[in-house]
Amino acid sequence: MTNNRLFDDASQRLQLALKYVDLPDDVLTSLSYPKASLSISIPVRMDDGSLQIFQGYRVRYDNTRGPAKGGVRYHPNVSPDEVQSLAFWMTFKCAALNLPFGGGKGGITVDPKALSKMELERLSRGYVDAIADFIGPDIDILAPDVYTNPMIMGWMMDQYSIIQRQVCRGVVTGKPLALGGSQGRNSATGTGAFYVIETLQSQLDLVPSETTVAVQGFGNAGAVVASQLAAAGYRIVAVSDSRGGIYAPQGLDIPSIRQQKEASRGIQAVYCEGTVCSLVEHQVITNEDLLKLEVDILIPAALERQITAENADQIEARYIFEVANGPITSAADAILEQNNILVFPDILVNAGGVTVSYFEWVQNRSGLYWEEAQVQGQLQEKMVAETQAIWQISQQQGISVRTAAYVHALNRIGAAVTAKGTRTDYLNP
Ligand SMILES: NC(=O)C1=CN([C@@H]2O[C@H](COP(=O)(O)OP(=O)(O)OC[C@H]3O[C@@H](n4cnc5c(N)ncnc54)[C@H](OP(=O)(O)O)[C@@H]3O)[C@@H](O)[C@H]2O)C=CC1
Ligand SMILES: O=C(O)CCC(=O)C(=O)O
Repeated sequence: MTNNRLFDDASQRLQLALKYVDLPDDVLTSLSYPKASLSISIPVRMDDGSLQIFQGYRVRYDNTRGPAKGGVRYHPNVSPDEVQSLAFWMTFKCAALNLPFGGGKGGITVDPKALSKMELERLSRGYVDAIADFIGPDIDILAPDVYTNPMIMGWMMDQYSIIQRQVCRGVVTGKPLALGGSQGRNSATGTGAFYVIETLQSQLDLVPSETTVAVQGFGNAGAVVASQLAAAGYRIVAVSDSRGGIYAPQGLDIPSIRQQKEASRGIQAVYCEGTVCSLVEHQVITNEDLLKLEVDILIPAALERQITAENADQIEARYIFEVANGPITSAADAILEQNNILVFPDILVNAGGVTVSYFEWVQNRSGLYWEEAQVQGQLQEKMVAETQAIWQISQQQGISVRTAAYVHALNRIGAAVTAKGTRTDYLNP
């Protein structure tokens, strides 16, 4: 699995950062492989009576700083390599935000839009049946990612509780409020990204009314950050979803586009059936075109490997904020840097989601639930503090913001590896 390209590329970021930290070799050695990887087959009885088998995965990359934490993705391209890479990124994201978690991730290779709601529920419960011995509130905690949502998290928590014969809220975050979810989790990824941009506003010379933004992906992460930026006065000139994008140099009416996209969900449908392309009268563009627009801020908020060595030279944005995980390859990073395009990395920019997941886990453990204002206040405090710390490392050491974020995370992981001592037995933690 470790020879696979996405993971090899992800590891290169760590190699770069190692030059700027003074840590024992044990730290890198302990971070070279995932702690555990599980591959499963999930049998699902389909509505027509047939049996289908789906492939699923859960990877616990590291748990030195706490239980593994990370989302579950439903997508046709989910692979062991992708899940391992996503779990690797979660490890550094949780450390960069100083959350007491390691990194994990899961996924199922499926086109969830092709399933009925009942099939989706059976698949989600089957996934938990198959991984139940691998996860737990103090072992590995699930959450939403691409094409999973609070409803699916609720099914997963319920299934785990059935297996354990007790209510186990803390094994899944991103749940519906009715099942112990947290205020603010649904919008946390986009809101966290907004706080990162807001924190850097003066350093980057951003005047909202004069700043143009293009956002790729109009889901939980992309639609929220677009809305927050639009509300703050930024001019969102392009947005897209899986079927393409729209462009309007004078700026798009984001609340209306969001409302219409949401309305396309229907009463029973889990996923939005409409595309931003068909919703309003604007110039239709492709996802590839969107990336090449001359804008101040480009926000990839869909899938990984969107900006590669092939198109990096055509990127005309001044700043890129990675709301998606892994949207830029390491080869593209080098080209963008040469072209003076400043990249703000996924492990910082999209960390609002896992931060509010942490708050949800804390609330589940204490049994005391927070008001929305408390969640927002603590999210903002954390995003601002860690953004400033990472920016400072980048400026002081003259390194990219991505490398600075890895340095920041590595110092915390390194301290935990060292504090654990030299024990090498298998019974970890
Ligand atoms: N949810 C979370 O809490 C977090 C998510 N992230 C990351 O953010 C990114 C987006 O996740 P999230 O918003 O939650 O997922 P969602 O499932 O909510 O939305 C995904 C969005 O991406 C669009 N999309 C899918 N494929 C493509 C494509 N090939 N090109 C352009 N757009 C596409 C979808 O289009 P359509 O509407 O047509 O289906 C949809 O608008 C992922 O990289 C994820 O890992 C990171 C941290 C936390
Ligand atoms: O909320 C979480 O635990 C993790 C969300 C996630 O999968 C991510 O940050 O990529």
